[in-house]
Amino acid sequence: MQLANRPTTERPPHTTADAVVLATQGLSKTYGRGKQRFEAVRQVSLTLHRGEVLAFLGPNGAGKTTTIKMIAGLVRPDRGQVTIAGEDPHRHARALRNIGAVLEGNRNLYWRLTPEENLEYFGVLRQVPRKVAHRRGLELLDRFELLDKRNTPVQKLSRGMQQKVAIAVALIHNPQLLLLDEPTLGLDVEAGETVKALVRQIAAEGRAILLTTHQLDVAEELSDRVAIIRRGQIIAEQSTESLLQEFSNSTYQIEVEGSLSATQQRQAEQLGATVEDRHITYAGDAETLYALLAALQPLPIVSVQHDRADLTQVFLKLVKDTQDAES
Ligand SMILES: Nc1ncnc2c1ncn2[C@@H]1O[C@H](COP(=O)(O)OP(=O)(O)OP(=O)(O)O)[C@@H](O)[C@H]1O
Repeated sequence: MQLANRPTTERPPHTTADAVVLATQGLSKTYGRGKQRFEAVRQVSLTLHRGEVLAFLGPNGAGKTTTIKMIAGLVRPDRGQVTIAGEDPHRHARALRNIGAVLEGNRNLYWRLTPEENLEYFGVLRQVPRKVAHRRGLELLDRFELLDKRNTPVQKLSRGMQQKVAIAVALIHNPQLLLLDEPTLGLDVEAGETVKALVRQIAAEGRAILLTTHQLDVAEELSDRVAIIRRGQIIAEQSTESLLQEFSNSTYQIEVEGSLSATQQRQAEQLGATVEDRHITYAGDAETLYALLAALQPLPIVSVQHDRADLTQVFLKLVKDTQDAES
């Protein structure tokens, strides 16, 4: 287990049905026929609410792209249903107006056109009146801090800027659902942070985001919920925070400056802690932890760390457990 001391960011659960932006029910897809027949997606049901980021994770070939293509109306499911803001994109093309997608890196852009031209072009393509597309495009460029680059051809922008333009283009028609595939792949630390902050902002303004990535640290940081798919089937779906907690030990490591007095050491041990010089280990509830911290006063506390699983550990364990259960 990795020691980490990070804040919890869980948002309140959504309860009302009208907050549901995306719902898939029993989605299934088989490719090929006869001996070539391959069931890529089996009975996938997902729900995504306003303002929520769902990380859709899985090993290579697990069925993520196929599922997303069914959601985006690009691949027809054999069975099951997709609804986006209440409408099925396979029956009513207008449902697609509620989807914005950055699916293959920044390839949804015209490289020789400028950001401003791309935004206007794709806006009009998605039936936004030209003037509105132009105004909204400038607003997005301003918000994404790209206004000064609005007349530079996309091919001359940095990769991070291109990714921001790609996200802006996906938002030009004001969709409720944003599909994001590997939004930070290949970006340097600073550009990655900028894009992550944008993703959070976009969710905070009430859009639902379906995020696919193999960068599990990014998924952990950005998602409210996680769905893990393996061999076409969902093997876990729950809030990121509760999933991490489930796989974490409730052990705290406290480091103090200076030595504990005999009384402090006795009090700490009475509360169930183990003391080794300046390091105190405690396994138990948070309430007793505060009592323990009080008993250590006035010694300066250097750090309090919670032994907590990260999403990579949880992911690997869940995938392995499912594999073991099958064999
Ligand atoms: N058009 C197709 N025809 C036949 N098989 C396909 C087709 N598209 C995907 N598959 C197969 O379906 C399975 C799921 O593929 P999919 O691309 O959905 O996985 P993925 O989870 O997105 O993988 P990755 O993380 O590697 O992108 C794979 O075994 C793949 O080979």
